[in-house]
Amino acid sequence: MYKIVFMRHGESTWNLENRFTGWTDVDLTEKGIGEAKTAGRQLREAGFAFDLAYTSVLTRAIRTLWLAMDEMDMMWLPIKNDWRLNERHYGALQGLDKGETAAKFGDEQVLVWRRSYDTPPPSLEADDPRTSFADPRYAGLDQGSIPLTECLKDTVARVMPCWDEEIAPAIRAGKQILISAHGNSLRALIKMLDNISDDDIVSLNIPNGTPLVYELDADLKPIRHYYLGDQEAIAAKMAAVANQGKAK
Ligand SMILES: O=C(O)[C@@H](CO)OP(=O)(O)O
Repeated sequence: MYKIVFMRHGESTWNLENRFTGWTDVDLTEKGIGEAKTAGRQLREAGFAFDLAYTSVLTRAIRTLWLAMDEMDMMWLPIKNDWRLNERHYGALQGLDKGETAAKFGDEQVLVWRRSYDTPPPSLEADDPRTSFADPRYAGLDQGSIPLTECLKDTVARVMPCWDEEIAPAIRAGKQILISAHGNSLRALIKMLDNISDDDIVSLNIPNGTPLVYELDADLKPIRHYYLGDQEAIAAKMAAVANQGKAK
């Protein structure tokens, strides 16, 4: 049996302000820093050891990983940063307040933009200052790979090659892996791993800064999964994430 641990970053400044974030590179809040440290402590106390970590190229996931590694006394852990683990790109919604957007367009429409499998949010224009074309961290990519918006299906299409080419072979080679990523890049991975239907994926919400352990069989099919920590508090965190897209 193999094990892998997924972790969504701790609370970010735009989680706190309830703004659509996507590829915007915001940092953690004090609470987010605390969540990342707690996650590391929980992993250490549960006896987890790792050989390798993967994260995105976005600060909130990278810092969450660093803080958790520090708590585990594993700052030496090799890290692979991969843009394909980035958050789902939120298009023209990036920067907007989620509650205000729901008040303007309706809770239903915002739920479709946030959680549907194949309806992307409105796209950024190519000349919008919010595009990532000039960002040096994407300098090695051709312009066609840098999104202007993404639905979850688009995110699956870039996350799965990272899983198939990088992460799955490392698991099969016996590496113990920790992945620090984002709410929707993790939803993309989990949808494929657990074979969740397009309809059921709408109700999957990932809490911040909470280790999610997956046990996998020899074919890397999930046997079971569980979050570390207080299960009631985790359920409350998941409900709070779901409610972020509702008009107040
Ligand atoms: O804003 C975002 O990029 C994501 C994650 O914080 O939000 P949501 O949960 O609304 O998809």
